[in-house]
This record gives sequence, C-alpha cells and structure tokens, in this order.
Amino acid sequence: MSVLDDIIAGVREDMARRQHEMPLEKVQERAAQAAPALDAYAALGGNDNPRASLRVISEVKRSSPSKGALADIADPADLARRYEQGGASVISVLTEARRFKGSLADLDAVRAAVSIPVLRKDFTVDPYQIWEARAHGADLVLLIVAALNDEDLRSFLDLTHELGMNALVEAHTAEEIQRAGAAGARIIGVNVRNLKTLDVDRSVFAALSESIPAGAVVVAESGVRDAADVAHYAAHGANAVLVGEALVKHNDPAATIAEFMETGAGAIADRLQASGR
Ligand SMILES: O=P(O)(O)OC[C@@H](O)[C@@H](O)c1c[nH]c2ccccc12
Repeated sequence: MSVLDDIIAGVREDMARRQHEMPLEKVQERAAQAAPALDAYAALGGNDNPRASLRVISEVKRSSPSKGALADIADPADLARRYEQGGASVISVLTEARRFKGSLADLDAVRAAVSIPVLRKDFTVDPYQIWEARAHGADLVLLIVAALNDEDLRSFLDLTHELGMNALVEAHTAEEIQRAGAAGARIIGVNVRNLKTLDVDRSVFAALSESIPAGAVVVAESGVRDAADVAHYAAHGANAVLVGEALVKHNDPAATIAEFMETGAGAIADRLQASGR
C-alpha cells in the first residue's frame, strides 16, 4: 500500500467515527448556520491583472509523514494570528490526525482567531468532509487529484462551489493538472512532494506550471525553505506558495512571510517585464 493509500484508510476510519457521532443532516444544519465563506480566489489575487503579488498560504502543521514531529503548536490560534499579521493571504490548517496531528478543533481555533480565508487541509474522499469543513467555518478545502476519480473530483468541486467555498486542487503531474482544469478547478496547486514516495523535487514545479489553464491561481506547494525557493517558484509562474515546515520552525513567522512576499513580488516583476507586460 502506498503512503497515500495508507493515510486515506485511516482518514476513512476516523470519518466513520465522526459520522456515527454526528450524522450528515446535523452537519448540514451547522453549515447552514455558519458565516458565509470568504472569497479565497480573490484573496489569492485571482482577479488581479496582472497578478503582481506573491501570496503566501501559511500552514499550521505539527507533524508530517516524511519528517515526523515538526513543532508542538500548543496554541494554533496564536500562530495563525502571527501569520495574518505577517501578511498571509490564507491560513491552511491540517486536520488529519494520525500523520499530521491536526484536528477540527485546530480549525475552529484558527477560524475564530483570524479574518482571512482558512483552508481545511485534509484528504478529502467523501462529501461529508466538505460539509464538515463548511460547518467549521472553512473557506477552502483541499482536493487531491491523485486520490479521486474524475466523477468524484467534479462532484466534490461542484459541492464545494455550491457551499460558497473554493478548493485548492492539488496535482503532481501534467495529466492531473489537465484533470483538475477539466473538472473546473480555479485554484490549482502543484505539490512537489510526491505523495507516494514523499520525496521533494522542486524542479517539478517549473516543468508543470505552464500547463495550468489561464485564469486559475497557480500555487506552488511544499519544499519552501527560504526566500530563494520562493523566488524560484515565483519566477516560474507561481501566484502563491504554500508553506508549512519553514514557518512552524521559525521563531518569527510573520517576518518570514513578509520577506517571502517581498522577494516573490520582485521575482514576479522580473518575469512580467521579461514577458513584455
Ligand atoms: O512543510 P512544507 O514542505 O512547506 O509543505 C507544506 C504543504 O505543501 C504540505 O503540507 C502539503 C501539500 N499537500 C499536502 C497534502 C496533504 C498533507 C500535506 C500537504
């Protein structure tokens, strides 16, 4: 079994337990009472012409399958507030429990602490999780193309949009980008971490970003260590970067985000000038 299959098996078990405790109808009632979702596409600069800024999606991430424990994060709300102060456009909250040590309680705490869009980062394999995300105030969900067939990808994306949310649709190959576009994705991420082997290969981003359909916000995911990595992704077409480890391990995440944004905007300005815009 690949790592991805293994994680998904655990996610399904944990979800079955929650479904037993709180049936879908209850979750739907709560979703109807939640404040409307914020527009993450706009927050990520999707409507800007040209897209001159480099946006940062900052992740609350305690642990990962590849590296194990990264940071304790006793107070996710405090971390999220610092991210917001630093200029983050979106906060990503891992809610997967077994490998990433996240929870819906983390999502609740972050949602209550910030006024920017919040992404529920999990392995979405059932509409129940999308309703649940909305009930807990999320503005975005993650849809991993490699974990879904075309029919589910499309119907999950449609449900996400019907609930007023956006999806970060994650791809690893040109074929997955094509599938994401065909399903109607408006925010497409290239994850340079292979979810089967967990290896990071930053060169994957430049090779794939050009095949992302016009109009979609382009997100570079994983492997950002420093401003040089941000500049690399921005020079190759990233509108946003999704950063976990480098921020949770840094003692001044706000300053790090500000630095990434400045460096990224510089790289984008150079790219726009080179392309004659
Ligand atoms: O910690 P990093 O290397 O900055 O990576 C963040 C993010 O890209 C990573 O957490 C991630 C990307 N896609 C995922 C899917 C599931 C879980 C986690 C992820």
